[in-house]
Amino acid sequence: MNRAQLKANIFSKKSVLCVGLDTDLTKIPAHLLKEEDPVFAFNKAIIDATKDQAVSYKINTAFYEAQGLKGWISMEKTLNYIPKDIFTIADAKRGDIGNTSEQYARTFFHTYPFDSVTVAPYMGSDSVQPFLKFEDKWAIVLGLTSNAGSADFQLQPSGDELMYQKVLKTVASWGTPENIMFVIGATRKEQLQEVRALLPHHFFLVPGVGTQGGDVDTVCRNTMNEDGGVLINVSRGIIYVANDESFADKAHDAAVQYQKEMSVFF
Ligand SMILES: O=C(O)c1cc(=O)[nH]c(=O)n1[C@@H]1O[C@H](COP(=O)(O)O)[C@@H](O)[C@H]1O
Repeated sequence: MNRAQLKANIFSKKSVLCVGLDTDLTKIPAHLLKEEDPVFAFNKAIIDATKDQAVSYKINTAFYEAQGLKGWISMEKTLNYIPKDIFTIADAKRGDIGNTSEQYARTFFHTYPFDSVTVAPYMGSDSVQPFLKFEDKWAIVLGLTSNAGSADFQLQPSGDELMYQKVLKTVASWGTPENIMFVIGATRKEQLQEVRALLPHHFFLVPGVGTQGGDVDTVCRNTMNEDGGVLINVSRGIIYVANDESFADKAHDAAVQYQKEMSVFF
């Protein structure tokens, strides 16, 4: 999906909501466990319940890979089920020497045709470049993450700036705002405005709203740009609001509430 298509969807839904499909067999309602593919049954119900509010779905591959072959099959079925006008993210956090990154890019752009994949930039330009060679596909590079451990390296000085600032500026120079996005954690409230000033045109994937303590209002106020410019991910705060037969209705209600908070920024 290209930027114009993503923008059009954001403006028509007045939403920057990305629903995170972090589907954990130990957390899904018991009545689904008798299904042939409980993970897909759960995801299908969540997608049906949230597709009018969501402009993106993020499949966190860890939850699927942990199930072995069955998990990869559930992931593929889920990807195929997502409506084609909704932006898809393989949250796989890949990145390796060039020829290996090429295989990761083939995996998540070709074999499983996602629109984007999350990428760790620690190995540098040749580890990220292979993800930038596919038309209308995106690398979503870790910039300033939402976890406490982001202070260990990302917030440390590097010359006269901080490490994450160097990462954002350097990685941005390897591609364009049409093929690179950055992960910026919603929990890093003090840095949001400064990050947007540093990169006025890039899209940010912003996780950390809900369970991790970030909020929609702060993120939208400080980071939205002329194209929307953000995808705010909520995983547990939507998919696990209820753990009984009402789970999809409750997920719908949560998605509607998040979309309502976002709509005032359009
Ligand atoms: O790359 C990510 O998506 C990510 C980066 C980050 O800094 N923090 C973060 O929480 N995530 C992911 O975003 C999701 C957040 O989930 P919830 O806290 O349940 O909404 C999980 O899939 C995390 O793996």
